[in-house]
Amino acid sequence: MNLTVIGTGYVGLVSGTCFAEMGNKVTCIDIDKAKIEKLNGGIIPIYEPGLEPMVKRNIENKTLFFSTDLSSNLQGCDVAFIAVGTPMGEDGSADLQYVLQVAKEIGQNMEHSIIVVDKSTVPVGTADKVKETIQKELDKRNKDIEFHVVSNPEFLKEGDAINDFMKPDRVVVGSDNEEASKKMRSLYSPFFRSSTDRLITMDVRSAEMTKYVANAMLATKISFMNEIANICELVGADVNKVRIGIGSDSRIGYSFIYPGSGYGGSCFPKDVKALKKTAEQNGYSPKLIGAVEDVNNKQKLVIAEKIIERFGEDLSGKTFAIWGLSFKPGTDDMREAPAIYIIKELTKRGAKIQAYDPKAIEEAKEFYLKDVEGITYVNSKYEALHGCDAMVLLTEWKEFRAPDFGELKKQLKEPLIFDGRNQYNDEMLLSQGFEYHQIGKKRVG
Ligand SMILES: NC(=O)c1ccc[n+]([C@@H]2O[C@H](COP(=O)([O-])OP(=O)(O)OC[C@H]3O[C@@H](n4cnc5c(N)ncnc54)[C@H](O)[C@@H]3O)[C@@H](O)[C@H]2O)c1
Ligand SMILES: O=c1ccn([C@@H]2O[C@H](COP(=O)(O)OP(=O)(O)O[C@H]3O[C@H](CO)[C@@H](O)[C@H](O)[C@H]3O)[C@@H](O)[C@H]2O)c(=O)[nH]1
Repeated sequence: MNLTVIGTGYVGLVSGTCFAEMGNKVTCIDIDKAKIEKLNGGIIPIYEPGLEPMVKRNIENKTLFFSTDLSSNLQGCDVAFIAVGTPMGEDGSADLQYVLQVAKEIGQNMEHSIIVVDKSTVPVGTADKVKETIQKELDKRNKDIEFHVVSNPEFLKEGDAINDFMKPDRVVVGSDNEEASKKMRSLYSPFFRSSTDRLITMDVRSAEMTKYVANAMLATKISFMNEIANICELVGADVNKVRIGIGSDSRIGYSFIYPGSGYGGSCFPKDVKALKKTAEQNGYSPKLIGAVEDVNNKQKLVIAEKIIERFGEDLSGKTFAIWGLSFKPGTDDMREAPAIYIIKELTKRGAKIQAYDPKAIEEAKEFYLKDVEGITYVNSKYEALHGCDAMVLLTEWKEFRAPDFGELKKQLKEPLIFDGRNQYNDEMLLSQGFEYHQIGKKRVG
């Protein structure tokens, strides 16, 4: 098929590339000229494992193209995906300005029947708005063209996006038109070689809702476990053992019950908020969803609170080595990363920071921590430790999992670790003379 993907961010670029890999001819469109120039030169603007070779291969095979010109690329296209951002609006609801702008441009340029797919995460009712916006533009031009708007939310996660897209647990298609559903099924069928029942079709509103509910459910598991971690610590239990104890029940499962410094990223924080807003706009006051958010906001600062409890409110003269800045391993994405909140909390009390992250330093330096004074960025995890009062682990990158603890002792002023992701064995650290603070268990040492 001929596909146009509008919005070449994490979702647009990964989806477009994976569709091209399956033999479709895909053009990815973006308004960001610099991004498109980079991509045309084979430079990938984001870090996502496995993406670069796949993009390059498909550029060479002439299955993948990048352009800023939506108008000409819409001609001859079978399916147009809207994959632009839907950031948090001022009132907490999803900001639909980019989605509706794209809908307008589609209406202004559509010359033949196409399927328009909402791939961005959008609140219930957005497909209707997209349809109205396109129709209005067609009416202005006196064009009588049949088109269908389909909801096809994306469930990929950063850091494992290619795998998620190429081997999805499920693909949700919300459509009220049989032909459009069939076309979507044939587009996705190469991704399900063995079982076609992983393509789930439903009405448009249920599909839009499914995306928010999936994210809210996962966020709920995390906040629940973070709350349990805080209780464990008070009563002298070990949340790491409790986690294994409950996860072994197949009705509960092991995934998304890791306590830590709270959830971040470009999705959970904004999607939980937007779902809450949708409920409120419809006259329902959601207690649980609001609590998920409140628990997370508090959890982001738990590690900072432990540091303050240990060193006092005034942190001037103290320097902390931060291991990990991105909101999770495997990505350079800093959106809503707990590290932002923790570093701001420490530096506002006078602390200095020596920070290392394998991929996210540029993002932190140029955008998310740009205005924060007192941060030195370094090129290795051991360099970050030099002369510091403690090491603070905030993202569980693989390279932090089994460090040389002798080197930590040598570089730090005292052997002291604050671990926001529970990566280490406390008995081993205790035997090596460390004082070790983690989430959901009393300190050792
Ligand atoms: N990032 C994820 O892991 C993920 C996963 C699933 C769903 N989503 C959802 O997918 C959507 C996109 O997320 P993202 O992380 O890829 O966003 P992003 O910010 O990385 O990318 C969005 C892109 O859209 C471009 N854009 C904006 N307006 C445009 C226009 N009028 N024409 C063409 N391009 C335009 C921007 O320049 C940007 O490059 C959001 O709704 C998000 O919630 C994201
Ligand atoms: O047990 C866990 C699992 C995750 N997290 C945190 O939760 C956040 C989100 O992690 P993850 O879900 O792996 O990353 P995202 O890339 O944000 O992906 C989520 O958001 C995407 C955008 O909507 C969805 O498509 C994905 O299905 C959904 O997992 C991160 O800060 C993690 O550190 C925990 O604290 N504990």
